[in-house]
Amino acid sequence: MKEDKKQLASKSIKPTTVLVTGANGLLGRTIQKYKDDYPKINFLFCSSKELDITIKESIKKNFKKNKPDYCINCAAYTNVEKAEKEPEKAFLVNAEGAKNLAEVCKESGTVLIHISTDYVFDGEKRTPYTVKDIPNPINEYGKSKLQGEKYIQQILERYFIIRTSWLYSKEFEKNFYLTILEKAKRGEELRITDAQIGCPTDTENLTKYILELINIPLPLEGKGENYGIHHFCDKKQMTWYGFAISILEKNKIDNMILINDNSYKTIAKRPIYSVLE
Ligand SMILES: NC(=O)C1=CN([C@@H]2O[C@H](COP(=O)(O)OP(=O)(O)OC[C@H]3O[C@@H](n4cnc5c(N)ncnc54)[C@H](OP(=O)(O)O)[C@@H]3O)[C@@H](O)[C@H]2O)C=CC1
Ligand SMILES: Cc1cn([C@H]2C[C@H](O)[C@@H](COP(=O)(O)OP(=O)(O)O[C@H]3O[C@@H](C)C(=O)[C@@H](O)[C@H]3O)O2)c(=O)[nH]c1=O
Repeated sequence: MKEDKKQLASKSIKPTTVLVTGANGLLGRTIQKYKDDYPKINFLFCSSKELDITIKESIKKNFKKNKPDYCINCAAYTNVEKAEKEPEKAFLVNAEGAKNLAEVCKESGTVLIHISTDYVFDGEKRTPYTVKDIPNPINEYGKSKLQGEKYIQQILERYFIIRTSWLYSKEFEKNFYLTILEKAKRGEELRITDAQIGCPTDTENLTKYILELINIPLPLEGKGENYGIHHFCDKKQMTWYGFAISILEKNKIDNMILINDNSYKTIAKRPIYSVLE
């Protein structure tokens, strides 16, 4: 039987405190769903209203009160299209926000688990990107995420930067999986691009990966073997068009018009190939 938090307290074992920023986003809500599977973790979920990562003083105040052992940063500016029009807003959250968190984590001895993206790469390779490949983002979202990574690497020793790709959830909006199902429900014709290859990743799998990382005992000082950049994505590589086909198949929807169409209007350039090793 799993020990609950009260039992742990009675044995005076301190539960691990994990603060989650951006907790009402796609990944944040998935982590909330799994919180009861980790009774040794005391989760603190903070929405953007409760903790704005662009305001360093409020992070400091929060960390002083809650003393988190880990911070999982799910807060981000993720609208790839809008980032082209308002890059300063993307940089404020994805770069300066990450920097603020890293600085406060350093002061409070908190391990930062930061989520980054396949869009830090330019997509010119044709074999999976490794953690040693040099990023070269081709859109503002990717550039702002890369700047966030760089700040964290400059400031911290005890951090995980987990790059992932094409996140989706069957439960929580907003994401490609549910957008396709919504369009199908409305009987809309689907015109989907096959101009990109990547790995759709279920937020449930990423959640388990992150929470298992926390369960591994970590060295208290210096750079443990595990710290640094990690790549995590689901195994199957495909195009968005291929992903749409598999979503319709899984949901037994066979009366839809699905057209392979690369003319879907986008402002942002996207990497043609962004499979992560
Ligand atoms: N979605 C994807 O396909 C992929 C995402 N990632 C990365 O994974 C992480 C999680 O992404 P995902 O869950 O999809 O993103 P979402 O856009 O679903 O969630 C991001 C959350 O961050 C919050 N947020 C925005 N600005 C701030 C701020 N200044 N302070 C605090 N919170 C803020 C948002 O709140 P509000 O809505 O109130 O603004 C929102 O709840 C991000 O780092 C993203 O870059 C990586 C690869 C793929
Ligand atoms: C809805 C739709 C999208 N598309 C195209 C646009 C785009 O190239 C692709 C997927 O659409 P999205 O808007 O989900 O794509 P996008 O915003 O590029 O998704 C990215 O988000 C950021 C946050 C990441 O970090 C990346 O890993 C990646 O998941 O499919 C169509 O061709 N037809 C459609 O009907």
